Amino acid sequence: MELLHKARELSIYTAYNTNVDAIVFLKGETVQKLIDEFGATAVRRRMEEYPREINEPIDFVARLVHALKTGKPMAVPLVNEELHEWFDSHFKYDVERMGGQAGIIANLLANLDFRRVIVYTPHLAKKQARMFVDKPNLFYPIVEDRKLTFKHPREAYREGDPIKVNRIFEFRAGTTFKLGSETITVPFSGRFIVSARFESIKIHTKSELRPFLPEIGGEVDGAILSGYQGIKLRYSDGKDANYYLKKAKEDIILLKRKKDIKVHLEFASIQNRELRKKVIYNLFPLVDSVGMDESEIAHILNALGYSKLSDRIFTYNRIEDTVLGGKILIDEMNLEVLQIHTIYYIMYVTHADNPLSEEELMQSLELATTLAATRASLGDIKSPEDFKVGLKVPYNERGEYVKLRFEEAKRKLRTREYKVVIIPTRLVKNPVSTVGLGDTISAGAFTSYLALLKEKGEL
Ligand SMILES: Nc1ncnc2c1ncn2[C@@H]1O[C@H](COP(=O)(O)OP(=O)(O)O)[C@@H](O)[C@H]1O
Ligand SMILES: O=P(O)(O)OC[C@H]1O[C@](O)(CO)[C@@H](O)[C@@H]1O
Ligand SMILES: [Mg+2]
Repeated sequence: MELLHKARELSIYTAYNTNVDAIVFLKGETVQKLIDEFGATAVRRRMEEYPREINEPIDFVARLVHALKTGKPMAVPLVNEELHEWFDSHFKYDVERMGGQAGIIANLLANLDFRRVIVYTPHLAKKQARMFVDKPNLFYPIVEDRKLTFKHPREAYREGDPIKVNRIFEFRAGTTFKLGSETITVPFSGRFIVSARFESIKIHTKSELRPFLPEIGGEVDGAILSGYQGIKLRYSDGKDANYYLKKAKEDIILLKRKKDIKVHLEFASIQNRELRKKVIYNLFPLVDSVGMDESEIAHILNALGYSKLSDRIFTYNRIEDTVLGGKILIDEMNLEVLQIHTIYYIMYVTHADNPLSEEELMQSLELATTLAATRASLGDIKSPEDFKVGLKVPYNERGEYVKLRFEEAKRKLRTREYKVVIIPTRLVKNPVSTVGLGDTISAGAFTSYLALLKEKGEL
């Protein structure tokens, strides 16, 4: 709680992605109906093909069943706009809420009473704008008379801006259904994201605002950037991923120009390997901190050529493999800090000369998992007081085992050149929802990391 107070003194900038999350709480029967509609054999065949995009309904069914079978958090892009009708005729959405790392993190930090939260998203339709919480510490940057000013995002919407709706399928451990003769029981609770990828949504800073990025950087202590997974390899106007990534790199440099602020990149699933590689190689070397989940580190290692290690992490989620993967990533990309969240544990890997002690790094992770447990319990974090709810959530039942395996891994792998710390997660048995819990963890970890640096005079 004390660390949270310190973190709340910070000002944070966050960009780029926001969307509407239309959430479906999946029941076994719903999945069964989908499988029966297409036939188990066809679904199984498509699962083997492992479509990387959703072009037709069976692509969705195949990837959904695969996600349910493994219990892993996954996201697959929807590229065929004609499928909206199919989805809407098959599902009733239980809730609509703010989605996208930038949107979720902005609302979270604003509700926690951070000093100042500046959020930027290039598309801000009225409906999207209304999903921002009504807090006086939340700002959206705009340019008026060639000067930078700020408005509350609710007041800054633009008529005619596109709106992006992602469909979120929340699944729960224990849900069962049959795929032909095979009975599948979902091993872990989580979410499957069908993320809308249409041309009208571009991940960039609009040209009128870009010259003011140094000024924005000068007003904050750190930035949390995400949404790069939404960049497309090619656009119909001839632009491509290289164009947008070049702009993205410039944005980071501009943000750091006036004041050398720390930048965190929240990674999200990128199905296309070529794009994944581009995002990693272009952006990781420019940021200080990166956060991701276990599927994502596996995917990243695969793109960097470590396919065996990647397969092992994906299949077994063993701590020693994640430590090894973390070491590789922090070295190859020269990150200051890497944070990996998984269902049972959260980990930091830094270089040995990191100004924070291992105890301090653990405190930062503690705060992160407590925030996630709060959100999982309540559905939303509305005020700093809510944090107490998370403090009451016990560590998961594998907590002791996690610590044991971690000590073993440390002995086995050379970790002297690094600081590696791990904590078990506080896991809520029946979470209200799980989407956005990773964003919550990363926002909590990064801001408390900054607060601890500041206390030491290192920021
Ligand atoms: N029931 C739960 N209670 C507390 N924390 C949870 C629960 N379920 C998941 N988490 C945490 O949330 C993380 C999910 O992160 P991630 O996959 O990045 O989700 P998202 O991208 O939707 O935010 C998990 O790694 C785990 O640490
Ligand atoms: O990749 P996209 O389409 O920007 O979507 C990001 C998705 O990740 C989340 O931000 C959760 O991390 C969801 O709210 C959102 O649907
Ligand atoms: Mg995530």
